[in-house]
Amino acid sequence: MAPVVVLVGAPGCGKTTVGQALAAVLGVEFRDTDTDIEQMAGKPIPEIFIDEGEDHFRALERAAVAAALAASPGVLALGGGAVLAEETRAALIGHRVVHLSVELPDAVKRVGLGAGRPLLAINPRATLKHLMDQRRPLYAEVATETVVTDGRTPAEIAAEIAALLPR
Ligand SMILES: Nc1ncnc2c1ncn2[C@@H]1O[C@H](COP(=O)(O)OP(=O)(O)O)[C@@H](O)[C@H]1O
Ligand SMILES: O=C(O)C1=C[C@@H](OP(=O)(O)O)[C@@H](O)[C@H](O)C1
Ligand SMILES: [Mg+2]
Repeated sequence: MAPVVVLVGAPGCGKTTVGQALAAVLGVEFRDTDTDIEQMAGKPIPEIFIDEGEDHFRALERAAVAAALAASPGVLALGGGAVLAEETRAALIGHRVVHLSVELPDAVKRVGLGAGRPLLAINPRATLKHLMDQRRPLYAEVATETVVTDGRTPAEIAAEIAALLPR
């Protein structure tokens, strides 16, 4: 069985928060590849970046996504940069992939000072804008549906995704 829904999108779009809410509504397991990576590495993501660097983090992330897709949780949230890997974009083909879209103002409000997100540790607004510009085509490439999150609550967004699913 494939995951019911895989969530992708920029940091702060709400993959982790909406994913948990959606899994609760559907009564299925929730999994987040960032949590899996932290378990694999035995340390938090910022420490992986500091100790081993981004390339190592991305290698762990590719492995975490492949393992999570194979394990078929009900709802799977990816990290915002997971779609950078061609291998991961290919692995997502055939899955229901929902892009949680967010524009810069809401994303900036939600990530705050970037705590826990090492890529956003310096100048979060400018970095987020750059990341979002670079990744927008990749989210569009992998997504089977897009759900707008700006100005909406996680519960509203989870309900909209649940309504997309076959019953
Ligand atoms: N729709 C939303 N409206 C307001 N705040 C949100 C919304 N979705 C997420 N948040 C908040 O934004 C922050 C980032 O959410 P998170 O789920 O970690 O995003 P992601 O996993 O996509 O980076 C969290 O503090 C979360 O509570
Ligand atoms: O955008 C990125 O490259 C990253 C996003 C983070 O996940 P969220 O998108 O859940 O914040 C996390 O995987 C890591 O800090 C790198
Ligand atoms: Mg997350």
